[in-house]
Amino acid sequence: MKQVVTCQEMKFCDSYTIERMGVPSCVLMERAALKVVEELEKRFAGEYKKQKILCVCGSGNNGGDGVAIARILHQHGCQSTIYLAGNPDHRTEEMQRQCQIAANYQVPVVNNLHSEEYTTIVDAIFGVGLTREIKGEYRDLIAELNEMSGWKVAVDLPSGVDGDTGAELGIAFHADLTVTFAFRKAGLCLYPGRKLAGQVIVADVGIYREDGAEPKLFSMEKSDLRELPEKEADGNKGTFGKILAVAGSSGMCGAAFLSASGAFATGVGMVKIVTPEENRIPLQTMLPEAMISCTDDLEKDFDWCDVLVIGPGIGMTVKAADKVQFFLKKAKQEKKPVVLDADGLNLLAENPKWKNYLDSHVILTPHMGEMSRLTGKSIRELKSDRAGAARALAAETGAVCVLKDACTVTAAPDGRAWISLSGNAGMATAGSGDVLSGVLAGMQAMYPETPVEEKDTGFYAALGVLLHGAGGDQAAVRKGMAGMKAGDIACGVAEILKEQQNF
Ligand SMILES: NC(=O)C1=CN([C@@H]2O[C@H](COP(=O)(O)OP(=O)(O)OC[C@H]3O[C@@H](n4cnc5c(N)ncnc54)[C@H](O)[C@@H]3O)[C@@H](O)[C@H]2O)[C@@H](O)CC1
Ligand SMILES: Nc1ncnc2c1ncn2[C@@H]1O[C@H](COP(=O)(O)OP(=O)(O)O)[C@@H](O)[C@H]1O
Ligand SMILES: [K+]
Repeated sequence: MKQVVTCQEMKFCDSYTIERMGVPSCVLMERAALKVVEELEKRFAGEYKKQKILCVCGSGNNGGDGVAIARILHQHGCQSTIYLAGNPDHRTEEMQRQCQIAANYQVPVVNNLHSEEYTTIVDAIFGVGLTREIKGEYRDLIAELNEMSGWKVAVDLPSGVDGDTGAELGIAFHADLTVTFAFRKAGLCLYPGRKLAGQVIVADVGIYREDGAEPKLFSMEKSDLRELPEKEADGNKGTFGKILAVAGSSGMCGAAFLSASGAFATGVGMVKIVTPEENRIPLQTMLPEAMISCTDDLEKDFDWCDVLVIGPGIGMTVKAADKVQFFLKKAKQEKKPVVLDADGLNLLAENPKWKNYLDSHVILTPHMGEMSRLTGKSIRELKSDRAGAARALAAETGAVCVLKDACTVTAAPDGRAWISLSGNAGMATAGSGDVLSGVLAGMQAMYPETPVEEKDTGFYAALGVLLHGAGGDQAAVRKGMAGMKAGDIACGVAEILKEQQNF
């Protein structure tokens, strides 16, 4: 799990290191430039003289990095050239200093992008200082760079990507590689910024977070699944958790099957599905390991379970609504974790008073459409700031919010949020959300809350999202992104856990 920062936090960390710790700004800039050069030279494989590198530099400190990169490459024997964008009068002190040093070393400066063919283009126009939409000459410049051939490398952020939200501010540089400094910026984790950045390398340049402020935003990648404890050798099916999946309706038993499969894949002891009678035979045929309950004795079912999944495929009938309300109310009274998904969320949107049943033990798992119904905000608005939207719903309801999308953000009511870096477009297939609901319930059942270490409902929900994405990546390897189906994600989850636990 790694800290992710906003642009403002990054600027604070920069100035803290410079002003409070006394590390001169030019030292940090030199280290940043050296790190980019190091990454570039890995690709050059010793053949420096063949490289023709264009460093396109803005007037801020991102431009200063670019000029320093050009100068170091020049000193290493590469043919590096500087293109200076923007008004010279607006150059920062550091940028002016870098221009002077580059001039002393006679690094060539061009004012025509097409005077040569370049093997590499380095974008150092804007970094964390980008504050508004890109227009005019800068827009034309970035459009031209995107048209040019050559390997594209962005310094800190691809110019045009909003470092906080990942949004494209008018236009953005399309990078193959982004070398970002000290911490991954949120905009490099969220789409479209994540796609525009290409491969991301986080380089240590000597800027750390030493102000004592609690980090609030994290990225999670597959290696973080090491946090999952192994199954206890002396456990039994009772100790590994009992999941109640309130799922499926007439003609919709697949959602119940997939949710239960997701739960089983995590290693839980038992799963019982509460569903209409007509689903009994197909479910028992497809998944004989699950118990099926078709009675109206909801009280008994509730008492039996440790964790609930409510919603996959239950429909929007009055009967479904009564069931959802019953289970939500009981779960709140008895503090049992709940994953509220799909029609459970649509019913919540229709019955806003049910928000009283929500607390930090409830995980809401809306996709963008469900989120729009829950919040009244347009999908466009939600997509413009996914982390902000997830955090706002978590803060408003007191529940954990898993806002599903190509890049899923999990937010806890206390403001912590986790961005999952696993998953792939093959997961955009019917039923993959149902599998997620089961995986999330499984995580709550398998791993007890330890709030002291902040391993609570929100943390395990985020780990569940990561696991589901890793399972999807595994499915894509096995079946291909086009051929994989939701059930393959559940199998992928089981395989990932096998790999992680080294059985
Ligand atoms: N000493 C430091 O503080 C360090 C800074 N570093 C680099 O410095 C960068 C941040 O530098 P700055 O804060 O100077 O900011 P930037 O260099 O990212 O850009 C700021 C400049 O762009 C202008 N600008 C912003 N949005 C614009 C738009 N849409 N159209 C036209 N102009 C626009 C601003 O008015 C300002 O002049 C980092 O991303 C990183 O690359 C690194 O060298 C590490 C150390
Ligand atoms: N392009 C993508 N990259 C990664 N994950 C994706 C992508 N598209 C969808 N997903 C994931 O697949 C799941 C889809 O869930 P959902 O929309 O509820 O589907 P369904 O209702 O069909 O089950 C979510 O977990 C989402 O994050
Ligand atoms: K840049």
